[in-house]
Parts: sequence; C-alpha cells; structure tokens
Amino acid sequence: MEFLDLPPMLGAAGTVRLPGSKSISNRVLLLAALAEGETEIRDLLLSDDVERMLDALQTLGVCWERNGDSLDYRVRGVGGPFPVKHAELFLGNAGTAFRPLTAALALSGGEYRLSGVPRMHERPIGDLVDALRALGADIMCTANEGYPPLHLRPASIRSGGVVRVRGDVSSQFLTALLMALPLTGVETTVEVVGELISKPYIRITLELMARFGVQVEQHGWERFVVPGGARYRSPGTVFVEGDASSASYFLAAGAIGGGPLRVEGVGRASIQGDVRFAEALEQLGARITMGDNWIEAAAPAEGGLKAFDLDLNHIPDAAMTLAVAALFADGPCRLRNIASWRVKETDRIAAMAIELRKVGAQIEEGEDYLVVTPPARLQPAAIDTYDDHRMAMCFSLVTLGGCRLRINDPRCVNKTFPGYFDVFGQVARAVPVVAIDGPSASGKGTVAARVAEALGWHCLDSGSLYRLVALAAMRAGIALDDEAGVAAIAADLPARFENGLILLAGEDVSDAIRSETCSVGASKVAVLGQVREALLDRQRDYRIGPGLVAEGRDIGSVVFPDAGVKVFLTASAESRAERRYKQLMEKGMPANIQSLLKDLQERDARDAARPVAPLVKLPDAVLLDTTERSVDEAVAFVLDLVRAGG
Ligand SMILES: Nc1ncnc2c1ncn2[C@@H]1O[C@H](COP(=O)(O)OP(=O)(O)O)[C@@H](O)[C@H]1O
Ligand SMILES: Nc1ccn([C@@H]2O[C@H](COP(=O)(O)OP(=O)(O)O)[C@@H](O)[C@H]2O)c(=O)n1
Repeated sequence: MEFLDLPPMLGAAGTVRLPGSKSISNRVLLLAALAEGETEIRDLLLSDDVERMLDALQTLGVCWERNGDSLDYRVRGVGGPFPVKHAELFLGNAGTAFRPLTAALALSGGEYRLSGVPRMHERPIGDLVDALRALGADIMCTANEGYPPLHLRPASIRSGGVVRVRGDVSSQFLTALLMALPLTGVETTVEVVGELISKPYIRITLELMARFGVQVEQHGWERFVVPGGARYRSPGTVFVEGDASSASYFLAAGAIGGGPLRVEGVGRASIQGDVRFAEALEQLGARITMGDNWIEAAAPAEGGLKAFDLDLNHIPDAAMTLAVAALFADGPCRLRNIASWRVKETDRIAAMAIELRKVGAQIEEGEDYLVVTPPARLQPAAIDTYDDHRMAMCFSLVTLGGCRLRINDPRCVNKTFPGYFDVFGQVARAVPVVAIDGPSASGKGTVAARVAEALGWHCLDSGSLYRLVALAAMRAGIALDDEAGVAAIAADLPARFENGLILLAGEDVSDAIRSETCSVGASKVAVLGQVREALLDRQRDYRIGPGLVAEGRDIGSVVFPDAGVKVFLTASAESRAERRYKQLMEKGMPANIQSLLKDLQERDARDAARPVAPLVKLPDAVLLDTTERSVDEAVAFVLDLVRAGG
C-alpha cells in the first residue's frame, strides 16, 4: 500500500489559500447546467468529486469549458431537463454528485443508470428514492433496495402537492429534491420527516438556488415550498468560496501548533455552515479572529486546549477535526449527535475510534457519539484512511504533538483537496534534522556532537546502534550473518544512552563497542536489510524538538530523507586511519595504524557496495572534506549551513 511518512512537527503558522468548497462547487455546477444562459464559475474546486460531476454533466449533454489551466469554468446551461435521454454514469464516491443527479435525472424523463465505487453502494439513498417515487419517478435499486446502483426509467411525474422526505439520515436527500423540483414547473411543498440534520448544508442549497433565481419559501426546518413556474437563470458569474471544512484542519493546526494560522477564502460572510467550526475551536480556548474572507486561529494565550462536550450536528464534517484536536485537550472530550458519520465515506465513528486508539487515546464509542480521552504521550502509528479524505487530513494534526505518523493511502485526499499534504507541510514546521553521513573516522561523531551542543539539539550516533547490535549478537552466540537472528536482537535491543554512557542491559559498554571486533562486527551486521529495517523507527524516535543532529551512513538517504541540512563528511583514508589510531591510543586501546587503514578501507568498501542503504554522497548533500580542516572549522561550516536555513 502507498503511504506517506509525516515527520514530527514543532508548530504551525502562516497563511493558506483554501481550495474551493466541494459543496458549493458541485451545487453550482448542477444549477448552472439546469439554468438558462451561460454561467462563469470562478475558483471551482479541482478534485475527484468535482471531476465526477463535470464528467456526468458532459455525458448528459451539458457543454462546459475550462479557461486554460485556471480554476475558471464556463457552463452553457440547458434551461431545463437534461437533453441526453440515455446515459450510464459512474460517480465514484461523490455523494454531492450522486444524490442531486439522481433527483434531477428522475425528473428528466430519460433512462439512466447510476453507479459508484463499492462504498457508494453501501451508502443509503432509499429516503430520496422513496420521495422521488412518491412523485411518480420510476427508480429501481438494482442490487439492494435503498442503495445504489440505480436504474431510472421515464415516467410521468405527478408534480405539485406535498412530497415528504426524511431528513435525519443525510441532508443531501433534501438538497437533491429541492434542487430538482423546479424542473417540474409546478409548486411543490417538501415536508421533512424526522429531525433535519446538518441544517447549514440546506442553507447553502437555498442560498445558491436563490442566486440562480429560484426562491424557496422556508417554514422553519420542516417545510419548504418550491414555487410554480420557477426556472433557473444564470446569475452571470459565481465565485466559489474556499472550502470551510478544509479550513478546519488549518484552524486546528493554528490552535494546536501555536499559530497564528490564517485561512483565506472563507470568513464572516461565508454561506457555509462549517465556518462555525471556528466557534467550536474558540470554546476549546483557541484565539480566533475573523474578517469577511479570512479566519485566523492561534493557541490559547495560556496553557493548552480545554476539554469539551459539544453537540456537533451542525458541523458534521468539520467535527472530525475536533476528534483529533481532542488529543491535545486537558481532559476527556465528548463529541455528540454525530450519527451521520456512520453513513459517510466510511463509518467515521468506527474508523475514528480505531485510529485514535492507535496513537494512544482511550475511546468510548456510541451509536451517535464519541468520547476521546487524550493519552499522556502520543504514539507514532500507521493510520488507515478508509478511502476517506477527511480521515487522512485530520490525522495529519497528530504530528503537531511532536509525533511522527504514517498515513496509509494518502491520495484519498484527492476527493476534495489534492495538494493537502504539500500545503500542510508549508505551514507546519517539521522538527529540523541535520544529517551527517560519511566514511569511518571522518569525524562525523565529533562534529555532530559539537554542532548539537552549539544548537542545543539532540544528537544521534547511529553507528553505535550497529555496534551495540554486533556486541549483543556476539554475546548471544548468534552468527553475524544470521539475518533473522541478528534482526531479532536489533528489534529488541535493551540499549540506553544516559549521561554520555552507552548501556546494554544496564551495563556500561561505551568502550567495549569501540573495540576493533565490534567495529568489524558492526560493519558486517550493517549489510543485513532486516537489521537496518529493525533499527529504523528507533533512529526516527530521536527526532525530538528543538532539533536533531544525526550521523551515520544513510541518515540523509534513508532515515531522514527530508533533513533540511545534509552533509557528506569525508577525509583521505590515510588521515582517517591516523585519527582513529590517535583516538584509540588516547583511550589506552591497542592499535596498529597499518591494520587500521586496511580495516577502514575494507569497511568503506563494504558500506559503499552493499545493496541496502549504501554509503553514497547524495546530490543534495554538501561535501565537506576535512583532510586539511580542523574540527573547529568543520563545526563552523555545518553551523553556517544550518543558520543559512539548509
Ligand atoms: N577535522 C578533523 N581534523 C582532525 N581530527 C579530527 C577531525 N574530525 C575528527 N577528528 C578526530 O578523528 C577521530 C575520529 O572522529 P569520529 O568523530 O569518531 O569519526 P566518525 O564518527 O566519523 O567515525 C576523533 O578522535 C576526532 O577527534
Ligand atoms: N547509519 C549507519 C551508521 C553505521 N553503519 C555501520 O555501522 C558501522 C559502525 O558505525 P560507526 O559510525 O560507529 O563507525 P565509525 O565511522 O566510527 O568507524 C559502520 O562501519 C557502518 O557499516 C551503517 O551502516 N549505517
């Protein structure tokens, strides 16, 4: 499976220009298609769900064109039902395309087949189908009653009167019906059965219908009257607001990661209900400021985020972000009235519970609620995303707790926000890493320790891990070429670094691992792929704020490929042998310069030739040859690179 490894983050701040709203994009496209006249749509969202709608409209005989590579589209409305009367539409997992098109096509007098991905076929549509059947539509659920795929056939529509639709499973059923009803040309009253959920989405629908010339008469949230003789007319140009649900990740990032973090494209003047996510965040203590077209979030003035108990029915999508923000609160947090999560891209309550537990949270899961108790310390984990863009996006916030995280199948974000992880990476500051790689005795350990001290950062001597593995394997009587045996030792190495000492099962082995036997042994176990793999996470755990200086052979290539500064430190073999000789003499350890040189050349050759993680100078690493340079000069050189920002 494809995955994305996110580094631990120190904080987040900056400005993000949001992609267009999915809800608005797909509604505006459908309204523009059904309207009389041409509509210019500016800042349309470019994403999978919108592609599904654009493809479907084209198949149905609606002409549209994109202005070059811009986000501006021109749609030539058909001024009534769709002209193409026979079509098969594949709509992926796009609920915002599937539901409204079902209603519009049911009233278009043609024969249509609508299908999607397997998950789409598990998402209920029965309430909408029932309402449309009550109007006379001929709709068959070809697999399971109440679920896509659907087969629509021409039928005489009994327009007018009252049609009832359930509002307590998905508000998209009501949206779909309202948007399609003007096609009948007759006044129709829609009565909502059950408590309407996600009301703000209905507000978006009504607002956009009004912009296209159809004023729905609203009686509370129970009755809506679509007037007779109403026809959609293009308003000319429509600007798509930024996506308020997508804004939630960045606002939460500002609240968790310091901020201030500003999102542009939504604000006080927004028609999207999810802007109220900002209010929820405010209740957690975040500092929120707002303009007409922007919102900014920063961490509480004092302390961390506060625990919460909130009814989130009005912001079901953005509420997922709060479930992850809860990991940073000062106590258990309750998310209430979120039953609609169960019929979204995945069963989001179940998925959220499983994944939040992976990072250490305690979870209580109910039919329509979730209680999240944050862990004392977040744990790195591989997060499954269930083909759900929001799972992927909201979990990225975990990294703001200084915790690295793997996101499986990260491309699911394409549904609504294709560039999400790049944008997140621009505002979130990764814990910085200086990677120093190079051959034996080139001075990596010495330089790394000095640089780390000067910066006040942590230091990792990765070679000592390979040395420890060799020592532990030799002591356990395991042959150094027994890959599985040595890897098992590496996976469970009882080693600690404390007060400048290196301890193996509590015993000080700082000098023992520097012996020639351990040097040769380390070089041998280092060629084993499984051993390297077993030590990978252990090395990555050293990436802790404010920063890390790590040295070895594959730090810049494998362990921390995203390191901001990469140095390839080297010196001639003769001077390295001489340095190592002096070093051993100072420690009172026996040595012979000729055999040191030979041994060092052999190890260099082994390190450079091995198939896994060989020692190479990467194109993005800066070469530092210290044959003619002192330690002080080498340290100053690296510090200059760090200060210059890599
Ligand atoms: N630029 C340099 N000039 C002279 N001696 C150096 C230089 N860099 C390191 N040394 C010395 O060489 C020895 C080996 O360095 P070390 O940091 O252990 O290398 P590595 O970690 O690359 O094996 C140490 O005694 C160190 O003081
Ligand atoms: N990141 C690393 C670090 C060390 N090693 C191996 O571990 C051995 C000991 O590493 P070290 O850095 O302590 O070795 P010296 O450079 O001090 O001789 C090296 O000879 C390498 O083969 C590695 O393969 N990858």
